[in-house]
Amino acid sequence: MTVSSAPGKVYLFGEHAVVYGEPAVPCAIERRARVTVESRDDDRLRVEARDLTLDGFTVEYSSGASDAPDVNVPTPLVEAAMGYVDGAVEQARDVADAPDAGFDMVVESDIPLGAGLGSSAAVVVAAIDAAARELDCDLTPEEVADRAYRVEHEVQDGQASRADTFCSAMGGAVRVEGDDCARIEDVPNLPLVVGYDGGAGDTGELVAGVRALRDEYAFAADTVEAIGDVVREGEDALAEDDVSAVGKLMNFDHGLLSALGVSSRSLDAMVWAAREAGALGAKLTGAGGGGCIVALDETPATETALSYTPGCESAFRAELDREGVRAE
Ligand SMILES: Nc1ncnc2c1ncn2[C@@H]1O[C@H](COP(=O)(O)OP(=O)(O)O)[C@@H](O)[C@H]1O
Ligand SMILES: C[C@@](O)(CCOP(=O)(O)O)CC(=O)O
Ligand SMILES: [Mg+2]
Repeated sequence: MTVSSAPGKVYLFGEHAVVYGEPAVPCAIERRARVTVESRDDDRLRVEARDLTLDGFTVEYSSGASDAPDVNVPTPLVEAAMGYVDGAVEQARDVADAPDAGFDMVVESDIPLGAGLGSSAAVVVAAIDAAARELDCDLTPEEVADRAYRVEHEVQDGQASRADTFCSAMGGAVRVEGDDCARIEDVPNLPLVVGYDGGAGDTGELVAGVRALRDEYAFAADTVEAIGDVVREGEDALAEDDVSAVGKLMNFDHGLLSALGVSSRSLDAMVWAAREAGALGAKLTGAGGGGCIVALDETPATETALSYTPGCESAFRAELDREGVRAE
């Protein structure tokens, strides 16, 4: 039996624009997905996804068979999850040159699904690492990141950046621009606060929406480029330990993301609650549409304000996780 875990992340800057080659800076946070893998005697795959739940049911499915999931969970949710886990298993079979390897897998996660904290990347990264190790292949975090990117790219219909998967595999704060991926050492201490509206956004659909706007209007393409400019300024602010400039630039980034149509009423409400509470900056994180915002505040004021904000289901402090994928 082999167990691996990998962290989720927040974006300080640059989501969406990173899909078109602009830079982005995600930061891994101390919330993890854990995948347990055990080899089977046959070539089948049985997956228990304990967090893919409605009303506390556990979903189990087998791939390659016509078995329907055993509870009434929306089919697209199960299909997407199967896409990620099947993709991860294919990568491990490829690494080990074992096309007929079968597995029993259990997926557990502290990362809310579809909320912009990178649950998909964390699951894929942990699953590839665990399944490859179960087949006696040790991959470097960089190799896991590359293979996980291929899976996300496929599940997101050919529209994905390397940002989430690289960040989850490596841990810490990272910078991604096209195929260039690097860790950022010496990031200042960032007082991250997350607000979660209890909802989710469909990453594939939101990315497709931005692409359509960008194709239709030159000013939408300019907006994507402007996000790139914000990120470059943000990197300078990080290098200078200027946390209040980082916050100001996060605010600007949120405005541009909102112009691209990926915010929502509850995300905006949480962003404004954080700003009014004195946060240095606040923005949505990830694909948007619903899910999480990230704010910077070293005082408890933002967390308290969010907990009283209608539309905010929970608020918590998030610590930077310097460790990426790891064996458990
Ligand atoms: N614990 C989990 N078990 C199974 N699948 C998961 C789990 N967490 C995430 N996923 C998969 O990832 C999808 C969410 O990914 P995505 O839309 O990219 O949002 P995010 O990465 O921001 O959480 C889920 O719909 C599901 O397919
Ligand atoms: C919108 C995007 O930039 C980030 C998506 O993040 P998440 O899956 O919502 O956590 C897409 C991508 O980079 O592949
Ligand atoms: Mg994702």
